[in-house]
Amino acid sequence: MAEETVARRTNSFSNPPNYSFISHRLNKTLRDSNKQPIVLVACGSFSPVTYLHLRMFEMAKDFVRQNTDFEIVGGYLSPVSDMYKKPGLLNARHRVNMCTLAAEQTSSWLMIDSWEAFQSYQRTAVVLDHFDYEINTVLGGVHTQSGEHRNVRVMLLAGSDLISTMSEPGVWSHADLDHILGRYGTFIIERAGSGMDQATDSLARWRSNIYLIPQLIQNDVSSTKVRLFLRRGLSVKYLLPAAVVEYIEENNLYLDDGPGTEKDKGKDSDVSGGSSRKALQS
Ligand SMILES: Nc1ncnc2c1ncn2[C@@H]1O[C@H](COP(=O)(O)OP(=O)(O)OP(=O)(O)O)[C@@H](O)[C@H]1O
Ligand SMILES: NC(=O)c1ccc[n+]([C@@H]2O[C@H](COP(=O)(O)O)[C@@H](O)[C@H]2O)c1
Repeated sequence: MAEETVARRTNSFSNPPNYSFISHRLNKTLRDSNKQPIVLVACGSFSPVTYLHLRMFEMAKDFVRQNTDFEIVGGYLSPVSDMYKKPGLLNARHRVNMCTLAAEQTSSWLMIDSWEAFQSYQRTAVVLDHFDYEINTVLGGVHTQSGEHRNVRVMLLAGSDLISTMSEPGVWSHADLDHILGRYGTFIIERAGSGMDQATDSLARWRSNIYLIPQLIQNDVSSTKVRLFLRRGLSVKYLLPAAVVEYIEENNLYLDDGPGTEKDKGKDSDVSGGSSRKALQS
């Protein structure tokens, strides 16, 4: 294990005030003892969360069952900190609330972790370490039906647009990539407009830990487009869970063009990418 990795993993994690790790839907008993338990973690803005974000988990679940020797024991959305300063990023409290409504009302296995949302910006490598710590060190991993202990492998779930940024200079440090893709691994969901081959070409050295999942039903819903619709007074029903649509209406969210919105950055028609991605290296 690299020196930096050891240093990071033995560091204690500072938690936001009143934080506790949610694990009520984590499956603590492995159904098949021959399988390796994994937890899926999707990091993102979720401003707002859409059906496509939730759908990523279902696609990964089907893929895992059909193509791998893994068993998914849990899935988490981890909304990014307000300090990420991405255009259109609503404050973390609303984003966490919307994700929680979406998970509770549409899924039986997804959970929201607010650790990164309610504090300073945390790099994805550190976020995955936090999950590893909470699930394996604090909770003690999972057990087989005969009571044998198993460590859970944390894996990143992401769209191909996010993985493409891993080849862009200045966005991810090599050490972080090695940590995320070498130690943990990732499932990549194909996203319209962002090729999978192109996304992974320069990540070939970690190929064995990268699982590509094709998009069989083309659908390019993005949070950016949802925000644009809301600003123009258009319906977003059936693009997001009903409870999230209601929450947005009740709280009058995404109505104005405040500072830092897409309009200011000429991003109204863009489906991906954020100016905040640069300079996130360790
Ligand atoms: N339509 C989609 N297909 C595949 N992956 C997606 C899709 N929408 C979002 N994702 C993935 O979900 C994760 C979280 O994304 P994020 O919250 O930044 O959503 P977004 O819709 O891209 O947001 P924005 O439009 O604000 O940039 C990322 O890994 C992203 O690649
Ligand atoms: N170096 C890094 O750790 C790094 C770089 C770019 C994006 N990310 C993460 O990817 C997620 C999605 O980012 P975007 O919304 O910019 O696609 C966020 O959670 C962000 O923290 C991490």
